[in-house]
Amino acid sequence: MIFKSINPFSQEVIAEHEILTNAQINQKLHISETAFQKWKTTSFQERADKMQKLAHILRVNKVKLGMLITNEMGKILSESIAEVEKSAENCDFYSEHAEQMLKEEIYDTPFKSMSVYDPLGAVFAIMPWNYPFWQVLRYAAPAIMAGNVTLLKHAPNVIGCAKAIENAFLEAGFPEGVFQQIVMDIPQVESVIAADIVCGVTLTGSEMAGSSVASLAGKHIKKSVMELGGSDAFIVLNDANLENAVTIATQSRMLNAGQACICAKRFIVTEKVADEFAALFAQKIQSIQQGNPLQQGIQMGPLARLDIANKLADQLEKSLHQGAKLIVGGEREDCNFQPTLIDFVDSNNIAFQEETFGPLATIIRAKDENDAIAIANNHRYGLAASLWTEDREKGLQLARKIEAGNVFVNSLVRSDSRIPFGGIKKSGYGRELGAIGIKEFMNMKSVIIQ
Ligand SMILES: O=CCCCC(=O)O
Repeated sequence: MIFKSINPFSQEVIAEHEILTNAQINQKLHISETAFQKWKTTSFQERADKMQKLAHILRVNKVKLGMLITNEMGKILSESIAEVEKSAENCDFYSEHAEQMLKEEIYDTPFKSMSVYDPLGAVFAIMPWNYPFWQVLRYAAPAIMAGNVTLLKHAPNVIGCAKAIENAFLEAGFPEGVFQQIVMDIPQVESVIAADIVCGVTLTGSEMAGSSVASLAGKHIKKSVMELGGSDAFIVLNDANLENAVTIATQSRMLNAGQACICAKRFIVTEKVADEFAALFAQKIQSIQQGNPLQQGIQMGPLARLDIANKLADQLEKSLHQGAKLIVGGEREDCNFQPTLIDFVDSNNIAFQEETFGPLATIIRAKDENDAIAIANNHRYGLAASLWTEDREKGLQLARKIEAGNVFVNSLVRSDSRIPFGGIKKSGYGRELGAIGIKEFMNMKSVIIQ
């Protein structure tokens, strides 16, 4: 059995990767176990030295690695290179801060008491193709700095990236087994979760994948972190700076060809400014240069796979049938989907209710700010949101009313190594990044001394 890497722009098969047998996977688990016994005893300094070397290797190779990302999943080269750079920054961040973050916590008791953080084993990661470097380094750098080891099941269409990351870890001097990628299929997932060395599962992916992997984690009493779908609200109030809002709206919906959980997907605009916002947004979307993602000047590449483009086309057709109005775009050829804007969407529309994974922006008109917040919260997902108002105090108050794991006032929703990231509702649970992210797969051990 093989997985194929197919260039979504040319549709050429660029590589084939053999799926490991169950016996080969058991061997990987064994290597992981041996590696953990040693790795957990290493000092923070030793881990940090290697992590900084890894950051250096990523930076030196950012163009080559960026091209690999682009060839495997289609994002434009500048975004691929930026992704490799952000991954390197995350390695630097945890190499500098892990020790402090995992310092013991002392309690105010008449006897001596504290919590210490011990590593637990191998973190099993199931990662998607849309940020094939960033999403791996996002969980792996903290896990490994904390003294855990990790096993990665990457998405079938980005196995070249998985292998390149594994090679970079080895080149940086990490011992064999600290970071391993496994080319494996879905039916093999349970046996890895069940293995004694695996202490938990972190998954970034769809709600459906999250539900089934979280069930397996529960069955085998393993901790899990789930970073799932999103349909982020982008709320524009009467007093927003519309020029800025439209610039970021375009970026937020169209980056990565619209294929990110944290892309803004529902543009909820108060009636008074809705026509002006819609006109400016349409202009910006129309000006996006689409084409070969390796070519300079191109601002959007193809979608990563044909089935993704098919699903988006189907959602668009149904949403128009349900009464939405097509303003810009709407055409597609193979994986190339035109940046598209639809207006007069309501909460019964499929483009409102489902996550749309591609360059489709929807405008929903709200009566006033209370109505806008109610519309934003009327959703199964709660990953992130942004709110646009010139009144920062009001922005903060309204941010507290939004049901999401991350809210940004007057700026682009983005993840940041320093700040916890994750969702609520069907967008998942647990947090990555920041100091809380590194503690998700640790034994917080209370020690009491009389
Ligand atoms: O699909 C999820 C994308 C997350 C991107 C990020 O962490 O910035």
